Amino acid sequence: MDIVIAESLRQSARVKTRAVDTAGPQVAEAARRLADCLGGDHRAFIIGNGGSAADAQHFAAEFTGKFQLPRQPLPVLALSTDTSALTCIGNDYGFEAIFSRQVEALARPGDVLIAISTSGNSENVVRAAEVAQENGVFVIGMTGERTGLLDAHADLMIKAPSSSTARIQECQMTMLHIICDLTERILLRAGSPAVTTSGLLPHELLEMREEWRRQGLSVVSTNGCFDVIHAGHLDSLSRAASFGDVLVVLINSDESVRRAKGENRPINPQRARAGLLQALGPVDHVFVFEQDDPAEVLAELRPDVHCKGEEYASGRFPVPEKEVVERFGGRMEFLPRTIDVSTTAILDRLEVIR
Ligand SMILES: O=C(CO)[C@@H](O)[C@H](O)[C@H](O)[C@H](O)COP(=O)(O)O
Ligand SMILES: [Zn+2]
Repeated sequence: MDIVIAESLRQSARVKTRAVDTAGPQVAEAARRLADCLGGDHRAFIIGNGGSAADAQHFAAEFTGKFQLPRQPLPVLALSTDTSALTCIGNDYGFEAIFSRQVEALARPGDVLIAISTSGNSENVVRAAEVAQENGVFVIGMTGERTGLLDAHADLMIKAPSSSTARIQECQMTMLHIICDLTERILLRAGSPAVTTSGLLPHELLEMREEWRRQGLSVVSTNGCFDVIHAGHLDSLSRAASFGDVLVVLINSDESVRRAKGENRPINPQRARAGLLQALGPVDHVFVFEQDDPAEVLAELRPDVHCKGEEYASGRFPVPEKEVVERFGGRMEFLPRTIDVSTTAILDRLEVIR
């Protein structure tokens, strides 16, 4: 018995590890497609038989209900849950039609259908995929490693690298969770930047802060103008991100940059600066603040770690953030400048070239 347990657990882990290479890019693409669909006011549907029917309803509930982050409910529907529709369609049109007829009734161009089948050959799933494609719905097929009928009717295939139904299902549920996670991140990023003119953190960011705390995720923050973004910024943001789980970047509003650096700065307006930062890999959220320094915002965000450049470590420049961060139990980290580049140097050089 012990052997069965150990071997099953090992196999399950092995399939998931192999899936990093065989299915990773497709999982990422699925999340992008789903985010486009849900962010663009379309709907997603998910289908499967047996264990996959359970996975389908599990997945849908992550969207109508909640996965990890607080956000508005999103329209994802499992078509394997309505006993009246399933028995009526099954009884009157045949079991092969239980999903396709619902797709015909509910799906519209621009929607997404996720079709799960470990064999890739279940006729009701394949038929639904076919009808979906005919109706302008993007079909994501999820199967095992074998080629099946579903392959020909999906726009994107995600294959769990196994031929054992149980192992495929276990891997598929993990991939479905990852798709939830990535889709949520993409959508929340698209909804940001949380540009506000008040000194208060936007309601959603505060809610997120609460949620991160509940989940035991540590929050790192850093601040600056980020006027002309360069390699040095990316390097220090990556370092900052490595101190915790979520990186929030607080940037000076255009007004506060002007007050600090003069009338001809910033070069780039706050929306552009926030948008660029938001697109960088290490950055999770961007918040624009109006005050001369971010102390007031930090008193609300209460990060576990707040990062500044190493030039602030010596005490030569005031660091109003330190007192407030430490007051709420956080700590300061000073980041070394490993890349010799600065916005001022870039601007000087541009001036010379011109
Ligand atoms: O959960 C399991 C087996 O682990 C079963 O319920 C399994 O899902 C059923 O046999 C399904 O009918 C299999 O269909 P499919 O994955 O090949 O489309
Ligand atoms: Zn099962």
